[in-house]
Amino acid sequence: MATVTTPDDVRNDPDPDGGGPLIVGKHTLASRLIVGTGRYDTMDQMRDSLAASGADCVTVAVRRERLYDREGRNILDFIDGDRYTLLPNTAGCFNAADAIRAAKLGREILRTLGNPGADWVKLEVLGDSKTLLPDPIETVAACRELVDDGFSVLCYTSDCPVTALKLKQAGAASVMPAGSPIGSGQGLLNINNLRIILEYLKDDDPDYPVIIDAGVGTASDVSDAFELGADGVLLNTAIAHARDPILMASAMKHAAIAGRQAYLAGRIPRKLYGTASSPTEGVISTRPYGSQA
Ligand SMILES: CC(=O)[C@@H](O)[C@H](O)COP(=O)(O)O
Repeated sequence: MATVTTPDDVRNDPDPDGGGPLIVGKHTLASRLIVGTGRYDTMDQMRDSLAASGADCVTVAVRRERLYDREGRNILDFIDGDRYTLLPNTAGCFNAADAIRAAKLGREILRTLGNPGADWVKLEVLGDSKTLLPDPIETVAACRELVDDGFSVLCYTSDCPVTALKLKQAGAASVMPAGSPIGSGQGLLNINNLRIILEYLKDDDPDYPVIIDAGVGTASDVSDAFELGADGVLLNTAIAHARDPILMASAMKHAAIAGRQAYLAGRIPRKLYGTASSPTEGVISTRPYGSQA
């Protein structure tokens, strides 16, 4: 599949992908979807779902992930290192010190695997175990320290524009506002805040990558995120807990392509009144009930 940036790309490729690569720091990802590896019933199901999603970057929780299943199989045996770039994440950390430790551990694991992505991390510092909303103060502190240590930090945050801006200023390679709480499947709860984040972070820096992370419930949430102007979407639960994860993974892939292409194509403005979509010139019409003389 070719990448799409112009109408000619679409004309020349009947099965195009979604709007050019996603570039985050030194990393270039062909797919704009990043998918998680947790919460699957089996590792085989996870492997097949990752493949169906079309993602070429997958994130693994350094701290929480059971590295071995009941049969003693390692999760990394189910993630093809030639096909996927691994993005370690600090899920399950509730303060900056734990998150920094997890990030460094992730870096060591990647180095051991000879992975070129050894310097990057998805930073997640939670502030509340019920909502799983991030702690903005600890997140900014951890982001600063990891950036100083040479990490390329993809930073999970809430949909607060002020925090998003502070994280960009702290050196985050990408800011990743939540659509809604992790695992909630509520989709994009505060479209206005997400719009403001996109404006604040991208207006004088259009290539700065903003990735919507968490809360996706179904495919239309992914399209919505891209149609708003997000550069990427990270999701996990909506695929892993779907009745048919592999089919949902495929739906997510197509939703990402559709949303990104619609964003690039430019939607029509919403209007209060109707406009005939068939030509009216030369048509003999009777005035419908209620119309003005
Ligand atoms: C995998 C991961 O990093 C999650 O913490 C992430 O935020 C995804 O959230 P959902 O499970 O709601 O898609």
